[in-house]
Amino acid sequence: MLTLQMKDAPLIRDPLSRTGCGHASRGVNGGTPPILDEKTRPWKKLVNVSLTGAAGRISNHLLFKLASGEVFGQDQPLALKLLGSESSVQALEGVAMELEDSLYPLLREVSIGIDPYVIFKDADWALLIGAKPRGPGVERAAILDINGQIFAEQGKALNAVASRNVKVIVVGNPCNTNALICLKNAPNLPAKNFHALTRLDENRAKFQLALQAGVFYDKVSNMTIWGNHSTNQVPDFLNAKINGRPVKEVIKDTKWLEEDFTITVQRRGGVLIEKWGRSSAASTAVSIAHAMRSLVTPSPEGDWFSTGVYTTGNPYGIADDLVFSMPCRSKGDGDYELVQDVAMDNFLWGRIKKSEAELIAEKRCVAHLTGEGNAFCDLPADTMLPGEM
Ligand SMILES: NC(=O)C1=CN([C@@H]2O[C@H](COP(=O)(O)OP(=O)(O)OC[C@H]3O[C@@H](n4cnc5c(N)ncnc54)[C@H](OP(=O)(O)O)[C@@H]3O)[C@@H](O)[C@H]2O)C=CC1
Ligand SMILES: O=C([O-])CC(=O)C(=O)O
Repeated sequence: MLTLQMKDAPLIRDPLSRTGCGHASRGVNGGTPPILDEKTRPWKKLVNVSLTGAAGRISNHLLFKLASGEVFGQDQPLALKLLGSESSVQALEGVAMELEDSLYPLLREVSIGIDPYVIFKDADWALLIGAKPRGPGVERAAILDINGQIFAEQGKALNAVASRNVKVIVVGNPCNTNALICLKNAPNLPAKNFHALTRLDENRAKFQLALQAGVFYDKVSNMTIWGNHSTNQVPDFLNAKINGRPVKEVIKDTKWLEEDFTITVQRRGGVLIEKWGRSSAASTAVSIAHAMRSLVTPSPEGDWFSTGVYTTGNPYGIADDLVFSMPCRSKGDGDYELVQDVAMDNFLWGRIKKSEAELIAEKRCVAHLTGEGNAFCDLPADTMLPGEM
């Protein structure tokens, strides 16, 4: 639906206030709503984007991309609603100040808070980025539990207050299982609308193939990441294309594809941490923008993108009731369909089954958070987040 709004309507901010529910919002203009004048023109209806971990490093890149119109386009005004915690609320105010000082014409509202029931209210998009990193000596089962509790709580809040068609992208690790926990705690929202971010892995895979083939990376298409965002993820070189030709016709070195390429993509996050001392933030933000854009613009003819989605009756034979990265296409309406006709061989299927087994094991660890009884944790020894190797 189109509504009339003034292009140069001011950013709406209420005077700095804190309510009993832990919401803080900053303000100029005394909370005065934008006033239409004669120079009104059609603008799209305001989109509400809620982010968690908004004081974190990924958000610090992503927020400015969103506000600039890079994701939704130059005719789409938006409100940014930032969730933090008691300890990050000052940092959040700093983030809000920087957004305001950037004078983005599309940015109509910035609110900050520590209560997901306030920050997720009417959210059209929920970008769940905040999660505790796994520190030294912390068992993977423990991090699944600690972060799982956050995502269970946030799922409940989304269920209660978000738009009934909210699109949820889970970034905080372990993102596939966190997304599963979140959707299980949001039974009134379509499970199909929940995603786990594997677009960074897709981008990393495209770059490696382009480098090896000596082409620019826009020549690499049909790149699927299957499965879990972990070191058992499966970058699919069987179906990917370079200049429209199967990768295996362009890169004839099967050993490189099966070993070097696959391992490089699986471990890219960890190598980056070793080099830089911190995990990918800018490229992750870029990949979140790509993931969102792939849902709000029609997929190019013949191509697809990867995203972790809820498995229910998929055409590949992957177990139901997981969040598993698969090839998808979109008409640009925020929704997606699975790509039906992909090739499978023994190598690819074997790797997919391993990633599936890992996700099934993760699911058993969080049964207490998905309403499926008592948790039982028997994770495979080689289960790692990309950043943990
Ligand atoms: N799926 C993927 O491809 C990828 C996923 N990730 C995951 O994304 C998640 C977030 O990563 P990233 O943004 O780098 O993490 P950060 O460590 O920068 O932020 C995480 C949290 O730390 C707190 N925080 C950050 N900055 C401040 C501050 N200045 N003051 C107070 N608190 C602060 C915030 O929590 P709070 O406000 O609640 O206190 C924030 O949510 C991690 O789980 C990471 O593993 C990372 C890369 C790729
Ligand atoms: O483990 C992490 O936090 C980093 C990560 O996911 C990645 O770089 O892919």
